[in-house]
Amino acid sequence: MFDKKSGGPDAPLTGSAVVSLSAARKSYGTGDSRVTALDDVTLDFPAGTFTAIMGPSGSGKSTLLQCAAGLDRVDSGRVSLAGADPAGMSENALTKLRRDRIGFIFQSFNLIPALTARQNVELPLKLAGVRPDAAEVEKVLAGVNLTGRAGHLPSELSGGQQQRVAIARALVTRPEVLFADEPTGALDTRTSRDVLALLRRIVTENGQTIIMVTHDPVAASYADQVVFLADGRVVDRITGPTVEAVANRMAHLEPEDATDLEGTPC
Ligand SMILES: Nc1ncnc2c1ncn2[C@@H]1O[C@H](COP(=O)(O)OP(=O)(O)OP(=O)(O)O)[C@@H](O)[C@H]1O
Repeated sequence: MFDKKSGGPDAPLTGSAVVSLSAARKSYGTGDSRVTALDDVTLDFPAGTFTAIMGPSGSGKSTLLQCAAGLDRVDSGRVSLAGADPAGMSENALTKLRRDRIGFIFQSFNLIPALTARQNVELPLKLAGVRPDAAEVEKVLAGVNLTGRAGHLPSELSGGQQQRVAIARALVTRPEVLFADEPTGALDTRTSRDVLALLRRIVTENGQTIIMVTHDPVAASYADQVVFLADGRVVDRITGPTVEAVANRMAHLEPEDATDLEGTPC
């Protein structure tokens, strides 16, 4: 678990990092079409905290999430993911690490349409060769308030219910870290709040860690800290964010504002 250091609202979160990046760089393309998506990013994500990643379109948020989650590799620098270094791992070992210790939630839910909610939730266990424990699966479904919907297909569920199935599916392996890419992007305001409150509870009550990319200051306000990116660099951080503080920072987030916080733990 983490402490908020004394010393003001924007003091960095402390605690042992479950995910970290150190001088991480990532580019796409070559020559004139080369784009630097991550430019010397150093960040710590303490265990048991909820971080929102924000920034203008193209600032590197998804790239950061993909590299931190071991779905993509950095060109240079280091990533530490649940105590492992993805750079030194084979694809098989990395797949196992992601399957056993990491959860993913996407904007588009990514449920299997032909499987019921319960079967979707059981899937990660089956893929890991583990026989699903029915009571455990029911408990996870109850935890996201889906008891009674377990036998429904995704097409028979609302968007919010589908996202809660996706969250249950991500939680069923009890991952240390949940990566969420715009998890409320396809949901209406009220449903978004329900999903965000659920994510907040996962961190506060279970001590799991969430790293979430979002464009929405309301979503970011549910986090313990917000990290702002611009042009692939970390340019600011707010601890204990309010909607107003996040919206205000986003409104003023221009490349010339960039203050390099390289090396600052958060
Ligand atoms: N596979 C790729 N090939 C080439 N360029 C890419 C690729 N993926 C990302 N980029 C470029 O890298 C930069 C960062 O992209 P990224 O998707 O990480 O930004 P983002 O902040 O998540 O954007 P958005 O908010 O629009 O989703 C952008 O300039 C993007 O065009």
